[in-house]
Amino acid sequence: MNTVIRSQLLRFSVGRGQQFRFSTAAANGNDLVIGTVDETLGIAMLTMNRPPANSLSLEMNEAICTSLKTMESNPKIQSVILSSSNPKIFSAGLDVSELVSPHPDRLPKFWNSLQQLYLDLYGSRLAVVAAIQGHAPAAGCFLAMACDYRIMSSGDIGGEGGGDMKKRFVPTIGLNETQLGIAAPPWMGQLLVRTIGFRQAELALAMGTLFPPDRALSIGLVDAIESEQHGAESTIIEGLSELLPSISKDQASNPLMQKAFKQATTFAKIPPHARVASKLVTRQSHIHDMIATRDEDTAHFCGFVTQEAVQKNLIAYVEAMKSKSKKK
Ligand SMILES: CCCCCCCCCCC/C=C/C(=O)SCCNC(=O)CCNC(=O)[C@H](O)C(C)(C)COP(=O)(O)OP(=O)(O)OC[C@H]1O[C@@H](n2cnc3c(N)ncnc32)[C@H](O)[C@@H]1OP(=O)(O)O
Repeated sequence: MNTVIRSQLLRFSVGRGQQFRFSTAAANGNDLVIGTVDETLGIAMLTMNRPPANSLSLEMNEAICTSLKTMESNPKIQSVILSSSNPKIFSAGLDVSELVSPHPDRLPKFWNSLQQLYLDLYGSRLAVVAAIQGHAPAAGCFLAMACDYRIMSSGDIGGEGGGDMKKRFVPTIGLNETQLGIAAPPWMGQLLVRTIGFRQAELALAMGTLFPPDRALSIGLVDAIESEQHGAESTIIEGLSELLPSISKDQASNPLMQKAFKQATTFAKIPPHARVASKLVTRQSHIHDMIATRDEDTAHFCGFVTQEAVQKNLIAYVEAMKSKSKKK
């Protein structure tokens, strides 16, 4: 028998056997993230589901944190796959509409929710595997970097145009803020330094580079790349289909999702106390540094975004984004 427990933020649906599913609902009733949990395997899946681009709004940040915390509170769960319901966009970074003509009370709350997302994800006791099927610019890249392992699509998914003129889809990843005329906050920039090393990060930050999958792999921004050509049905691996939320069921034969599932399984088998302790060795001091400068960071962000010149640029940027999408 299925039991559904409803609360304002979380909806749990207790399904067959050991498997639990839950969704975190937005103010408009849509599920911003969908979580599934398999206690037998010790694995969870957190699927970002905020169309059109999984951009990070205040509510989206909170929804990811709430889901992660719920999964963490289950002692049987050791690893989680972070994925997207959009096959071409992992996350487009910050929701730019949060930044245009912001309400003075909401803006610091928004930034705090992003800081919290960093603290919760980077410091999670769970091993988090990012399944990066599509683009991950700016804060989308940050989200992936805060995980423990990154697998990116090689981009040979379908294509557009058809026939010989078929255009290849090539996702990109990187902290491209400087290309937008802004700088990533120190904790985000430092995360890049810790991920790809000082010199590569220095260059990438200065240039605002968005890396295609092969380059991202060669500098260590991602740990693996994988084709998304769906395999034959016989290659479906046991357990993955049940873990995928209903909106992503077709991903069961996707090699990228399969690789993410295998990696999450591997993490789940490592003695948890040793794995968590070793994670703290490399991450704890950075988390403490961020907490120590959190208020200063918020004040700096709010002061910067509300400047007249920055607002003017932002309005122009959002308009350009909308008109690009309309022209499609
Ligand atoms: C200029 C920012 C100033 C910020 C000042 C604060 C300084 C602090 C710095 C903090 C560090 C982090 C910064 C960020 O993350 S800023 C956001 C950066 N992200 C982007 O600029 C990405 C923009 N989007 C894209 O490049 C493409 O959308 C993408 C490559 C991701 C996908 O391309 P595709 O062609 O597949 O899709 P479309 O471009 O047609 O987009 C589809 C719809 O999604 C909407 N969209 C896209 N990105 C965002 C976003 N970041 N926020 C809100 N909405 C977004 C887009 O408008 C389309 O919507 P419609 O179909 O409804 O028009």
